[in-house]
Order: sequence, then C-alpha cells, then structure tokens
Amino acid sequence: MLYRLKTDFRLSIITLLAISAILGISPFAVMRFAQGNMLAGVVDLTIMLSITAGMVYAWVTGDTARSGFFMAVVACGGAVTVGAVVGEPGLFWLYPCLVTSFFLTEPRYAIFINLTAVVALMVHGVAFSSPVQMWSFAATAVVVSCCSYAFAHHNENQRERLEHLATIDPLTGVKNRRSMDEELAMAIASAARTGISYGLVLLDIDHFKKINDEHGHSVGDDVLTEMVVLIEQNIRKSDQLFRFGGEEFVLLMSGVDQTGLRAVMHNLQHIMHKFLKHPGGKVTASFGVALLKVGESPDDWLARADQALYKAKAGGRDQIVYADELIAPEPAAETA
Ligand SMILES: Nc1nc2c(ncn2[C@@H]2O[C@H](COP(=O)(O)OP(=O)(O)OP(=O)(O)O)[C@@H](O)[C@H]2O)c(=O)[nH]1
Repeated sequence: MLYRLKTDFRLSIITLLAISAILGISPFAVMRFAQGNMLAGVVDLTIMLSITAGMVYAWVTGDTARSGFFMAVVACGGAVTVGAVVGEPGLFWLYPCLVTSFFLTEPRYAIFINLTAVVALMVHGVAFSSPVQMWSFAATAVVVSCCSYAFAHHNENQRERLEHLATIDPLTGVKNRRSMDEELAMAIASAARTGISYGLVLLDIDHFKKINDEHGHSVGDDVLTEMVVLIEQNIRKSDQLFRFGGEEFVLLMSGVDQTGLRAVMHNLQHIMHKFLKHPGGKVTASFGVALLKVGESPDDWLARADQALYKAKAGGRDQIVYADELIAPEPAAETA
C-alpha cells in the first residue's frame, strides 16, 4: 500500500484529497444536521460519499485518470453547490478545489472544470454580497488557477524527466534492467491473457574486456552504442532491447515462434559479423535464446536463457544456443 502511494503520484493526491475532505467536511455536516439545515447537511454528506467512492475506485481498479477526473468534478461541483446553499462561506471551499484539480486530472480538463465552477457561482450570484466582491473572487480564482497550473505543469515535467533517467541507460539510450523487469512481467501476463508467444535473447559481447584493455574504454563504449543501433535497425518496432548490465543485453520479442526466432537470430548474427567492428577487428557476441513457456516466471525464463548463453560461451563463443536444445533427450526405454 505504501509502495503504491510512493510510486503513484495521482493516487497519493486522490487519497490525500479524500482524507482531507472527510476530516474537513464531516464536522460541518454534523453541525448542519444539528442546526436543522438538512439541505446543506445532505450536500456535505453527498460530497464526502462521492469522494470516498472515487478513492476506493482508484485503489481497486488502478484507474487514477478516470477517478481523478471524477473527483475534480465532485470537489469543484460540491464547492459550487455549498456556495449556492450556504452563501459566502461556501466560496472558501472552492480555492483548495481549484488547486487540486490540476493534480487530479489533465490540465485541459482542470481548466474547464475550474472555469465552469467560477462562472456557475458568479451566474448564481447568491454567494456574493456585492459586485466588487464577486469580481474580486473571479480575479483571485483565476490567479490561483494559473499558479496551480504552472506548478502542476512544472511538477509533471520533473516527474517525467526523473522517470526517464530512472529507466534509460544513459550510454546506449535503451531501457535499463529495472524497466526490463516490468516488461518481462507484462509480457508474461500478456502471454497468459492473449496466447501471444514471446522470445527472450540474452546477448553478451565476446572478449569485451580485451577490447577495453587494448583500445581504451571509449572504444568499448562506441562498440556498445554501435551494436545497439545495429540491433535496433534490424528488429521489429514491437521488440524491445534492454541493457542487462555491462556488455550484456536482453532482447524481448513478441509474436515469434521457434522458426521465426531462429530466422531473427541468424539475421542478427550475420549483421553483426558484417558491420560490428573495433580498431582491432571483428566484434562477436554469444546468444542464449529462450521461448516463454506457459506458467513460467520471469526469473525462470531468464535463467533458461542464461544457461543457454553459458553454453554458447563455453562452446567457444560467437554462437547462438537455444534453451530448448539444452533439455536432455528422454533415455530410451530399456528392452528386456
Ligand atoms: N567500455 C565499457 N566497458 C564496460 C562497460 N560496462 C562494463 N564494461 C566492461 O566490460 C568488461 C566485461 O568483461 P568480462 O565480464 O570479463 O567479459 P568479456 O571480456 O566480454 O568475456 P566473455 O564475456 O567471457 O567473452 C569489463 O572489463 C567491464 O569493465 C561500459 O559501459 N563501457
């Protein structure tokens, strides 16, 4: 639960808004029922229940886009209704709602919701004691909305930049191991749901240490980036390449069978033989290949590809080994 709050910003805002709304509105709801103002009490109760329902929906379905939009509408709509029912004190409720709209839903929706709420209150007019107060309210509501938009926009940009830094390998530009873990889990879920087959290739450059030692680290870096460009030019858009660590990469392919996988691997090896070079000569790589098995975990899948890669290295390098070929044949039945 804490992990979801930490990693999902919109879910945390939804939860914060719901808890604040319940804590902030419930004393007023009690007071209004106690004073016999049933309409205002029912409005408060409806807002609290709707916001709680929005939060529960977000937690259960993970669909924070829809519940965020719903909660922005409920919060601003609720504030307008309170303003219309109880008058001037209701105006104050709209300010926090104008701010949170930008964190709950997309900016274009938030602008529309905020503008509608402000105009609705002005048209209704009951909440204002004078035209000056009404226009002061309109001006301050616009200032608050503009500042909130700027802050939310800046915050979103920063979040996207951080997410990019956390998931991309800075040298080669491909996704890193952290992203790979998520994509493998998603591939397994998709295979179980749709029956699409997935192939995984563990690729390790041969004698890379020697390239670094003899020609320098920057030449080694160039080999890594050139290899990534070469591979990406020769795989499908739906295939994904990850840097597993050092000179080891993982290629995840969707919609491939044994025959297709062999054709792709043969082509990749051929392309690398032809085009991947360093100042001392050819650069080769070893490949361990495994098709996803039904019910397999990411770790088991990777482990099979790793065993195949180990065999490719042990067999002299510059080889492709398929995990299925590592399964020992059934011993022949003994004859009496
Ligand atoms: N230039 C460069 N070198 C790296 C990078 N990351 C890891 N390395 C180097 O990659 C080398 C990997 O060496 P080893 O694990 O011995 O593998 P190898 O020399 O390729 O040997 P085999 O895999 O057995 O063929 C190490 O020297 C690392 O320092 C990187 O980002 N850039």
